[in-house]
Amino acid sequence: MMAFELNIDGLVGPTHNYAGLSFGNVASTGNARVTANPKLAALQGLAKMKALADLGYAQAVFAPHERPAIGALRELGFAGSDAQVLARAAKDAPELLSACSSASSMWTANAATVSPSADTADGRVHFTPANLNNKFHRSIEHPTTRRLLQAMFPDENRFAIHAALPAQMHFGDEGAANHTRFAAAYDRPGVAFFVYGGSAFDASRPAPKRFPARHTLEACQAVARRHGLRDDAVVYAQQDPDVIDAGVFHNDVISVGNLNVLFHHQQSFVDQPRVLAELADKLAVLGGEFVPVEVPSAQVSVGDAVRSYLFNSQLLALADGGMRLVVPEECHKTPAVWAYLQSLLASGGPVRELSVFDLRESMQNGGGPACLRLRVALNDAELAAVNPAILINDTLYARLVGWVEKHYRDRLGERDFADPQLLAETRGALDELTRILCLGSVYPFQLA
Ligand SMILES: NCCC[C@H](NC(=O)CCC(=O)O)C(=O)O
Repeated sequence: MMAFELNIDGLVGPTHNYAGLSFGNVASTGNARVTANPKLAALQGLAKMKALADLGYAQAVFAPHERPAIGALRELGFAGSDAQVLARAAKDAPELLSACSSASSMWTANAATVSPSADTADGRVHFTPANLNNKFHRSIEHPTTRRLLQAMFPDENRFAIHAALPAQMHFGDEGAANHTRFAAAYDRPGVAFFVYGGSAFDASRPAPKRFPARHTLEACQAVARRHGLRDDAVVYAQQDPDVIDAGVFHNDVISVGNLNVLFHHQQSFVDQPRVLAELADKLAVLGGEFVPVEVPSAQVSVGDAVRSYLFNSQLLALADGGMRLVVPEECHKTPAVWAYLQSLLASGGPVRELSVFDLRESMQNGGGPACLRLRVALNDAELAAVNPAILINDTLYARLVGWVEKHYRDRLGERDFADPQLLAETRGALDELTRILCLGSVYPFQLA
């Protein structure tokens, strides 16, 4: 049997914009009201998908959500025709219209937490869509995310798609951005590594002072229970609260893992040596040798890590057993980080190849290469059961580029959200996309 890591990248939606919605994410708040280019954003994301597919990686695409979210605006009391809902929200609460227009579903590392079949009690691949409870604009994603996952992984004998956890701060869940899995091979039993920002019930734990801890220990434990993970193959770690206060709003801004390797900063976790030792011990029981690659603060400061998004990289397996690191162009522009990367490649360690992508449109909202993808480890029978229309190949790439060129604007700002024409354009585009990707009816406007 063969095993794969399928990367599912979020296709940037037609309303991509900079609204400064994410307190604690310094790129988001720092770029509030900058004019966005949705067309360029979508093409930058597609170029990464195509390049990684061309390198031989299993690559798929996650459809964007319907925005502006008219249903969410109606729940908040705006009434009338769709055009009236938009006009009333624009006049009375433009911040709510912005929140309901965000294309934030592009960051699919926050779409769900995924446990491969080798780790779960019932032998199915389990998905829990993240409730993204900490930010209103993201908290409205999970119902559509769930329908999309069901359309992409339709075989219930192989795939279990749960509902999101209770939408409540005690169970704040940001999905796979705070989760990594270590294993000797993708289809071998592995160690699930859950990273949380704080505990909802245990006040004795440290907490950030400035920015919110979005993800709770209790959410991690609930996901582990639902997915049927074994206690002796799970490790929980708390993010260092000081780095949350420095702008590390998700763990994937300070560490990334793949197979048996954890690439991470010296200041990632509370009680870091204990966390690393527990990972090594639990992986050893499963026949794996844990390889931590720690970046010292003296070489790369937390500030440079946040600026460059060095750790929001993708760590991908190479055929020879080494790893490729996929980093954003901002790493090239940050001298200490670029110098570090040269020394990393020369070190004889697991990272042997480097790929650099221009993802500036997403980066300006705090979303790098790793934020843009959801990883699903699959054996060959499971890969064969995935909806084949979502898999990136030359034909689908060309079709999606043509679709973006046809439907997307190249300038978008806050004043555009009230335009009923934008709503009509995005619905028309998404209706066509569901046919290209064979998704059936997944959007509220299709289900009404
Ligand atoms: N994993 C990366 C997520 C980035 C995302 N940014 C945003 O939603 C910014 C949207 C805006 O400000 O327009 C977030 O913070 O959850």
